[in-house]
Amino acid sequence: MQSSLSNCWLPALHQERLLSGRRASCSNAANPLPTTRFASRQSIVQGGGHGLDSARVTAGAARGAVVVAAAGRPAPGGKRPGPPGKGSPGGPKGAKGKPSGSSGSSAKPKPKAPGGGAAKPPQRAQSSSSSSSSAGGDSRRPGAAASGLNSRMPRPAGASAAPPEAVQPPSSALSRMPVAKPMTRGSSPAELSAFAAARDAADAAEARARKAKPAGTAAEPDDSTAAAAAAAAATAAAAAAGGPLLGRLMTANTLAPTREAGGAPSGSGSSSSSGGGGSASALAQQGLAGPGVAFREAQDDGGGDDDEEEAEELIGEREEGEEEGEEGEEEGDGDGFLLVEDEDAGEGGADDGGDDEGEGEEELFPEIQLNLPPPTKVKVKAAEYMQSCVTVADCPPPRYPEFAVIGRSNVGKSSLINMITGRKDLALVSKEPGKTKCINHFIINENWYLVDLPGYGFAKVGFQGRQQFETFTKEYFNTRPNLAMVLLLVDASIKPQRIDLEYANWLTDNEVPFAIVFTKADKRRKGLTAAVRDSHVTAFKRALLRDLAYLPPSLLTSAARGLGRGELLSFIAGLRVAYERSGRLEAIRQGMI
Ligand SMILES: Nc1nc2c(ncn2[C@@H]2O[C@H](COP(=O)(O)OP(=O)(O)OP(=O)(O)O)[C@@H](O)[C@H]2O)c(=O)[nH]1
Ligand SMILES: [Mg+2]
Repeated sequence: MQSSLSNCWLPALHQERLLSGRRASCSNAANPLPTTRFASRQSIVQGGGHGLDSARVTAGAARGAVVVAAAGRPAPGGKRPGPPGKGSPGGPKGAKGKPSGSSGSSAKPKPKAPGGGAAKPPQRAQSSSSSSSSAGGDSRRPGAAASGLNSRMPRPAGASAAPPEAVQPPSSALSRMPVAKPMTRGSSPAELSAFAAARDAADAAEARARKAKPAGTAAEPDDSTAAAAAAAAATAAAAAAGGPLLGRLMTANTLAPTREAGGAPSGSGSSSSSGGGGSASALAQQGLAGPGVAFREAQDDGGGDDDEEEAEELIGEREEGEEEGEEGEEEGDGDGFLLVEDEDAGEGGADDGGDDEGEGEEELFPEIQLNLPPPTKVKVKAAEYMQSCVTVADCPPPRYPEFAVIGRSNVGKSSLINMITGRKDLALVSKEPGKTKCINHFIINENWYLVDLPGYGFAKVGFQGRQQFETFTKEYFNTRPNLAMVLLLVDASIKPQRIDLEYANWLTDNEVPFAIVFTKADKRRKGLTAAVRDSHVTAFKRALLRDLAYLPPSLLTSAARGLGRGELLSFIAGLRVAYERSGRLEAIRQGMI
């Protein structure tokens, strides 16, 4: 069996899995890792610091090494450290401040917490604004679907396993790369409309079936009647709209409506990824994907109400409704791309203004530290929407490192993209959960991609809708060759949600590199102080450590206030350099991946 670890461009990120030995309870792994391989793991360096900024602290350490934060060091032998002690809520840093491009530098404590909302009102059909299309390269890797590491991000022969060498702004190498043209390829409007219509029809059928059930019998969408109705509606709608791929994809999905609890990325997620996603992948490989026309999701501002529903909570009850549409601030200056040394690195941007309440002792967790180049100040000079699609085959050519944002519906993914780019309306934001329904590509500074994805866990999208989202997002995670890092967003204003933990586990099991971005740090309401928010963050980390030996990098943000923007940009910049040096892009260009 091939070593999965060696295939990961950033193997360090998944050391936590080797070390933890993953618990059986998180057995949604598409393909469990061969434990033997990990015996030979190398460079785990015990170091200080934590959080994204700590990369700087460890910059001089062995290249490619994983540096584990001081506390909770793992027992020799790769055992998961003992349960993290009871922590005190980390000191908050409220957030305020403008999204400045300053990169985080100084070791910033870990995230603290705010939270955001979760599931909500009914989903909306998406509309499209389109643009023209062109043919993009097929980004999918043969046979990659859902096969975990083995299928994911293979390292090109000759490419060094160890991450980059030191530190140097990436610009030169990256700037030599061909500049992406405004997009071209994507699912056609007809396909996307069909997709939306079919999903809505299926949801409606499902809702009817649910209502028909006697109260008290927790109506499950996987009810055979509902499933059959949903399948029929989906297939018919897709066929009527002439979307062969989508029609088949949905058919495939509805053929196996074996729902598992949670509707999250757990067991069902895994299977959808290897099943439905695989099917989609196969179809696409056969050239069945529809014509490519760039297409943008409609800006229908739902304004739905905010009752939070069905947000499965791991701990405690969710308190109240949702946020009120605040958004990231603007920054957007200019031309061009830049990565310049950040003189005042360490401040994490101009965003740390906020409240200090809750600041105090901070619980330390064992966190993986990536040996990335030192923080740099990054400016987003250009940020453009490229296209939307629902299959990996229709994604833009994988020319640049790609960073994808995922999280529960309404957690603030689109807002975070706007915050990162300093553009107010680049990604579509809505109070209404379920706003984003496609894989949306944005090209930043003409040399890296940001990707907005549909959220998970939105009850009102219905089982059918959830399955479809999960199928293509997971297929995307498992097969997109240039995916450098996933940002898993977690609402810091609410208690840890099981679905988020499951998603983190799914990403880990599938060897998808990810970092955790806590959102809505600014959010306040009765009972939600900075200290409470921090306790949410701490509780989430602690919960994650039940399954993992080490935490992935994490950061606290507020799109509304610009908190964490500099750190995030700096983190991404470091990853871009590392990614470029890994040789993967070149391998992709040469068709090796
Ligand atoms: N207070 C506060 N609200 C936020 C923040 N980020 C996002 N929101 C609000 O949360 C709601 C959802 O934001 P979106 O960015 O659309 O969330 P999303 O995760 O993209 O949602 P879906 O596309 O539906 O999955 C909107 O009302 C935003 O204004 C934040 O940092 N602070
Ligand atoms: Mg969104």
